[in-house]
Amino acid sequence: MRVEPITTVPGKGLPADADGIYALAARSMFQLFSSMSQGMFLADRTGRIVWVNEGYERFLPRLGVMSVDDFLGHMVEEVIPNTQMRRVLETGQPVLIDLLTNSAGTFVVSRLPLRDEEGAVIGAIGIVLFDQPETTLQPLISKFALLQRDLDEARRELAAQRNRSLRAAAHGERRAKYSFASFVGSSPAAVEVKRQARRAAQSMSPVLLLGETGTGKELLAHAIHAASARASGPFVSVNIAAIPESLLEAEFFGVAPGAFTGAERKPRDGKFKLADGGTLFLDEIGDMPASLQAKLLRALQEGEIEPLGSNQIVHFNARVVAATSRDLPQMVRDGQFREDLFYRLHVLPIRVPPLRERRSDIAALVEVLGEDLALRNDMPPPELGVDALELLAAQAWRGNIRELRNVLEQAAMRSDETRITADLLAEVLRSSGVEPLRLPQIMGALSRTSEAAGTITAGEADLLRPLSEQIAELETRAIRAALKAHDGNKLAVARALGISRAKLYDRLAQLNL
Ligand SMILES: Nc1ncnc2c1ncn2[C@@H]1O[C@H](COP(=O)(O)OP(=O)(O)OP(=O)(O)O)[C@@H](O)[C@H]1O
Repeated sequence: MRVEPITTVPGKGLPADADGIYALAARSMFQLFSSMSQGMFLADRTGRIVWVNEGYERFLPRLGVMSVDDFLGHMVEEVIPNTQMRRVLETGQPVLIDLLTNSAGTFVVSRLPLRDEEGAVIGAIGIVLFDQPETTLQPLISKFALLQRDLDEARRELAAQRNRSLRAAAHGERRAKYSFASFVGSSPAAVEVKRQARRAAQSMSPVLLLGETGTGKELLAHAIHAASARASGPFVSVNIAAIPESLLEAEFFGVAPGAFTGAERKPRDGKFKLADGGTLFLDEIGDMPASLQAKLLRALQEGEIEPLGSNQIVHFNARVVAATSRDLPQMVRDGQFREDLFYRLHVLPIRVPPLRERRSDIAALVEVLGEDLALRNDMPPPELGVDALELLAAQAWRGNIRELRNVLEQAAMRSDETRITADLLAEVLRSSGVEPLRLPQIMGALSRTSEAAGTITAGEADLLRPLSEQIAELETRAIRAALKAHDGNKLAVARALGISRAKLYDRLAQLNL
């Protein structure tokens, strides 16, 4: 497509007629987008790609497409994984700004429908506004997350004030505390977990959040509720590990009036009933005692419960989100967790990645956690230099974000200055019982002895991750390099890597290349 340069008659200024102004504005905007954006393409009404600009061409190899000719004429979803272009063509609604993640990376994109004179959708234009937003937009994303959280908090407070006089706190305490904007992170792993959680929010099926302690499972449970159709209903949370087994049944199912006498068995609603119309968050589901697993299964299957001391069935309508840091499939194999209950909960499983799989989020997390710390303690936010951030990035973070928050908080409390040094962080880590993993270049002369005494390098620290993950990374790198070296010729790639073509195709599909 050629775009005619804008011509105005010198001295005449803007065209006088509305059509002329409209055409001028449309052309100016197109030229602006074409020159300022990272790339643009056009799809026709059927979703077939019909045009691509020069800027976009550099993404083609990352999408596994070797030339413009291999890109043009294809349906958009065949060549751009995860694209939402089809929705724009079907609904005619523009998506002014969105994050797209696929094998080529993460991008900030815009999708606009194109209409004919009668207003019918005849195509759509896709614009890559920013490439690698995790680096280019990081300060903006962190700031936005913080502002969003403050806004959420202010809204909640306002709503709570309004409700207080009407409903003595009952519902107010049971609202979601976090939204997806509270989940800080723009690494591919963080973007992917938010994408899955957002999709889960649209469904009514049970969600199972799996991940190590402190990875943000509870935060995501709140966000799923807040983004679901039940957001105006209650969010009720039960931490199964924190309640004695003898009290759990009453806690879950409630106690019927007149069932018992005695102070500790007063009639009351159970959590299932309290969550009616909303979401019930079952935290630490792996700690559910075997004696109650069958009752929980029945409640989930039938949507009904029997309060303690009653022979009445009570219906409830709560969406269940469960979470655990334990290895549930192994517990099923060991006979500690019922298989039927596992499958009932495992409808929409979401693996929440540990911090060490998304180290690129650490700087943004430090910024947000630091601002939060500052607000709570009425002090300036701590400042961390590159060496301090590198030290944090090298840690194994067994307690994940909760541990990161604690370390930051302790360091801020111990320091007389706003600036937190790498040495102070190392001291805090050590006093928490963690031998800090250090990058040799930031240690200076002082630390030479401790390096010799077994401190490990950044490269070595990076190897302290699940082997399967590292092997998958290596495979991806090897296949990408071979594809590049052999111009995408699969036979040559398979030969170079010493694998069969079938295995190569299998790997390409698995690795989403
Ligand atoms: N992505 C994130 N962005 C900002 N804060 C986070 C993020 N993930 C977790 N946090 C914060 O870290 C702390 C721990 O998170 P959360 O309680 O949700 O983890 P969890 O996985 O449920 O842990 P556990 O399994 O121990 O209950 C909380 O203070 C939470 O607000």
